[in-house]
Amino acid sequence: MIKIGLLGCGNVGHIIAAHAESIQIVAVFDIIPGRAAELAALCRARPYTDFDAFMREDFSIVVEAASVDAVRRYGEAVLRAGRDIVVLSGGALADEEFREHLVDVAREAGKKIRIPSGAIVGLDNLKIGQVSPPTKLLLRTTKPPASLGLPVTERMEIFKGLAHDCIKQYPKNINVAVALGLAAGRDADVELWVDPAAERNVHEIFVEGDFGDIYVRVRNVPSPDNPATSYMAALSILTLLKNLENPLVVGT
Ligand SMILES: NC(=O)C1=CN([C@@H]2O[C@H](COP(=O)(O)OP(=O)(O)OC[C@H]3O[C@@H](n4cnc5c(N)ncnc54)[C@H](O)[C@@H]3O)[C@@H](O)[C@H]2O)C=CC1
Ligand SMILES: O=C([O-])CC(=O)C(=O)O
Repeated sequence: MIKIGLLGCGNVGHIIAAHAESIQIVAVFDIIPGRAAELAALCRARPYTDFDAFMREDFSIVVEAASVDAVRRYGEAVLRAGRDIVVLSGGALADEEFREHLVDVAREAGKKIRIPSGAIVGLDNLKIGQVSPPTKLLLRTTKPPASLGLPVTERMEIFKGLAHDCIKQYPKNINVAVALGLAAGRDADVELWVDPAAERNVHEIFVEGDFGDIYVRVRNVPSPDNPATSYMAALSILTLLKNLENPLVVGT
């Protein structure tokens, strides 16, 4: 059974712990002591608020479900300690200099940085963009006001531009846009909308290229404990972990 260290004891951390049938959560880490202690008790892991002590535990993978800031702070140390890292807050990798450095460290250490599909689908075959770059790559995200923490009364566009700028303003809401760009090999265009009539976190993906065109719409149920985060994101991590040692690999 794969042993993991869980970095982040919030909403996603709880969903992972509740469905940890095919993994063993050895240790959990959070900057908020009460959160680490509470989640550790639920999944019979050891709680840490000291990162170095957390890293002395016996696990092969760190699963980050914390924040863009946490990836920047701890990503390199995880890889240098000889562990793979699953990064849900993939927005951290929008910064090219940081991303290239982290990839270099992973290469030197012989370890992997894994970005799950998170709250969207289609990252697998969007990688064709690395062979044949898309002429259009647009993510239109629409979230209810509660997901964005904005008390608006009418549908409005709150951002239009490139993913690497959007993630700076909305680090808890648009990690998916950065993941899209990493898959397709170019920064995605983003429209971020807030809509009081929306009950779900909706991601629409538009792609055009010499292959033809794609339109995907994902209508995500918000997580119970954090409406900004779609429930699918936690399921995506669980699925990635479940398949890590499966000899049958499906998808590009
Ligand atoms: N790639 C994707 O598709 C998606 C990514 N996300 C991202 O996943 C992350 C987790 O989401 P949730 O569990 O819903 O968030 P949450 O806010 O419920 O939980 C995050 C936990 O991490 C802890 N934390 C944050 N920064 C930390 C640090 N520097 N060191 C230690 N602990 C730290 C917090 O105290 C909190 O307990 C967020 O960054 C979110 O934006 C969420 C949804 C989709
Ligand atoms: O969960 C979602 O719908 C997307 C999200 O928050 C993110 O990408 O950061």
